[in-house]
Formats: sequence, structure tokens, C-alpha cells
Amino acid sequence: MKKRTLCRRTVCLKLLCVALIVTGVLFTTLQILDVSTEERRNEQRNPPMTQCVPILRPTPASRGEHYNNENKERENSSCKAITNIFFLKTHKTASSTIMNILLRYGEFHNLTFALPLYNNSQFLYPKYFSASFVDGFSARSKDTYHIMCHHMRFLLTEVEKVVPANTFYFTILRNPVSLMESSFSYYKSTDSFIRAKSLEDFLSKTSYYYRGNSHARNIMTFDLGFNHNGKESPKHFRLTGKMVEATYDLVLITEYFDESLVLLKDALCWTFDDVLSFPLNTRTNSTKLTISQETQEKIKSWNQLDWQLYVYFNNSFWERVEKFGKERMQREIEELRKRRDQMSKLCLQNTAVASKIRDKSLIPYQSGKAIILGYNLKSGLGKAEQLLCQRLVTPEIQYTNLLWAKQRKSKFSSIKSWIIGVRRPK
Ligand SMILES: Nc1ncnc2c1ncn2[C@@H]1O[C@H](COP(=O)(O)OS(=O)(=O)O)[C@@H](OP(=O)(O)O)[C@H]1O
Repeated sequence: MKKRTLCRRTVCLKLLCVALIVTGVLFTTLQILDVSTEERRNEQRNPPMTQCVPILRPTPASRGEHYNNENKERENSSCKAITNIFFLKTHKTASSTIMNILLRYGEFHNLTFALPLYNNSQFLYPKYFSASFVDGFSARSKDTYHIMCHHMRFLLTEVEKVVPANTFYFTILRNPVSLMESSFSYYKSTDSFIRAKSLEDFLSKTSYYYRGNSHARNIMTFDLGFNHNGKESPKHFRLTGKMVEATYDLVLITEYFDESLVLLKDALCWTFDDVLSFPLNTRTNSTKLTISQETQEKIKSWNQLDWQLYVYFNNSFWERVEKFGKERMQREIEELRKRRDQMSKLCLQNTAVASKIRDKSLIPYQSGKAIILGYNLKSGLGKAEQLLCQRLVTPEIQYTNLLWAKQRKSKFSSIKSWIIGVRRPK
């Protein structure tokens, strides 16, 4: 009798396991197939991930490690490379270039990314971030993610659910004047900008054109999780600055991109090779505007919250450079540029508009009135160089797609081994 009950329990348990697996597979399939109406509406902001680049296996040479002994020196030094990283990818701030550095580092060091759900590269932006927007997230998976670096509207309590406690937080800010010129061109077809004849026209009739969306006003403040139509007072500016300072270990400045990379390299205890990058998401000169002094002032005034934030962190950035040592900074920038030059000679044939990019998987997403440039690689590269060069110029959407596929594949392999383990007779 007892044996039979035991037997029935074992059968029940097995059935339960099978049911769970079937539900899991169904759920995953539904997740893949589901493109909700809201996601479709957000396509402008959250472009679909369609293009694919081949998954290749990284080697030390493809990591760039054959160019110098720096990695060996690092191995002997006391500082240990930081691998738990959160990067708040702010909009139109060169954040895609920084992101490419993180994606490459993570891929080549087999780290795990907290990626957005399939088909949404921006964690359902402009909604506030929620841990449930992370692909495969469960409360138990918390300590499994190393890097999180996609666009989002920041919410600390939710991010903390996803990343480990010792995570390094950083972000990047850009002068709101050039940022808004860039946004106006890139987001020209969004609500607030679509009817404006020019940036000047928009700025002279903001109460008529502005529809409240973040791309048109104080976008950095919005991305950082604050009210982008909020109060403008010295007390408010100071408080926001202090709050950001308390959350982020480092705030980079777009205008001082190489100085920023050197500080980042130092803070993460990484090497020059780790922070090598080529500018991504750049526009043709034909889609850039020259901004008069008067318009610059209007932009600052319209984006006062962003402007004050920028001034605050521009100051703290230079204090940090001072601490780092100005001469040392100069030396390291020279070294970084030398290596970037070498890499550029090795990899790049030219920059090109979409129609002139030979490898269609390397075409960057195009938006609004902006003509976004990509790269053609040199032909005849060795296998390892080909991989490194290709990754250096792989746009965000394609790279995310690739990592998504890689992580899904490894998750499916673990489930498969678990099923085989359950089935194997004792
Ligand atoms: N290395 C470096 N240094 C300085 N500026 C750089 C760099 N890399 C990219 N960029 C400029 O950053 C703008 C694109 O920003 P993002 O990649 O953050 O855009 S996006 O929000 O992800 O669409 C875009 O600015 P605009 O050309 O003014 O639009 C890029 O030219």
C-alpha cells in the first residue's frame, strides 16, 4: 500500500516536472512571438531587433591581447578587474559607443547580461524600469547578471533587484545644446517635433509644439528617473546633483570622451584594449545644424534641469581628473589614441551611409531626419581580427540580438541537460 502511494507520488512528481517543462517552453515561445500593440507603438523609440551578425568564438587575439603585454602586467598588479557593472545608457550622449565597449568586454569574458525582453531594446522606455522587463529575470536569478547597459528610465529600487550589491554604477552626460540638436534630428518624427519647421521654430513656440515627451526636453533628467518638467530652483538642482552623485560611482562627459575612457579604465581596473572604441551612431555633416548663440541660450533655458546637471557633473569630472593627475591623464590619452589609430588602420576601410555598407548586418538603425553612419571593414582580415573588428562596429540592436540568442541558447542547453539528467535511469 505504502509502496503504491510512493509509486503514485513519484509518477505525480514526474508528471509535474513534465508539466512545468511544457509550461516553461510554451511561455518562452509566447514571449518570442509576442509583439504587443504598445511595443509596436514604441517602435520609433524601441526599434525591433531584426538584423543578425554571426556568433563567433572569441580568442585572446580577437580580444586584442596580441598587441601588448598590458594584460600580463594587469594580472600581476593588485587591482582586480570589475565585472559587475550597471551603465545608465542616456540618449544621444555617445552612449552606444560606451555600450559597445561593455558588450564586447562581456562577450569576450563570458559574462552574463541583463538584457531587455526580446524585441525591445530599451526596457519598455519611457516607462520606469522594472526588474520584470529583464529577459529571464526571477528573484533567484539576481546574482547571475554581470552587466546591464541598455536604455531605460532609471529606477534604483528595481535595478537593485537585478544586479548584485557590489555593482559599479556609471553613466554619461552631454552638453544639452549639442544633445538637443542631435535629438531634434533623430526624433524628428516624434510628437513634439513633427510639426516644427526647425529647431528654432520649436524653441520659439514650445507651448504650442511640446507634448510632454522626454525626447524634447531635459532628456537626461528623465532618463535618470527624475521629473523632466520639474521645479527649477537652486535647491532642486543641488538635490538632484547630490542624488545622482550618491548613486553613481562615475559620471562621464561626452565632450571629454577620451578623458572619460581613461577614468573608466582606471575605475574598472581594465586595460587600454578593453576600452578601445570607434564612434558609433554618428551623423553625416549634412544632417547637423549650426546653432547660433541665441538658439544655444534658448536650448539651455528650455533644458534648464539638464543644463544644471551638466554643469554640476562637468565640475566634479574635472575634480576627478585633477585627482587622477593631469600629466598622467595626458600620457594615457596619448596611449589610448595611439592604440585606436592602430586598430583603425587594421580594421576600417571607411565610414559609410547605410546604402554603401557592404555587410548588411552592420547597418545602424536610421531614425527621423538623421543619416546615421556605419563602417566598412577592410577585406582579407584573419579570423580573430575579423571578429574583433566586426564587433567594434556592430550596432547596438544587432549586438543585443546576438547576445540574446547566445544567452537563450545556453539557457536551453542547461534546461536540456537538466531534462536528460531527470530522465537518466539510476
Ligand atoms: N566617441 C565619441 N565622442 C563624441 N561623440 C560621440 C562619440 N561616439 C558617438 N558620439 C555621438 O553621440 C551621439 C549618439 O549618441 P547615442 O549613441 O547615445 O545615441 S542613442 O541614444 O543610442 O541613439 C551622436 O551625436 P550626433 O552626431 O550629434 O547625433 C554621435 O556622433
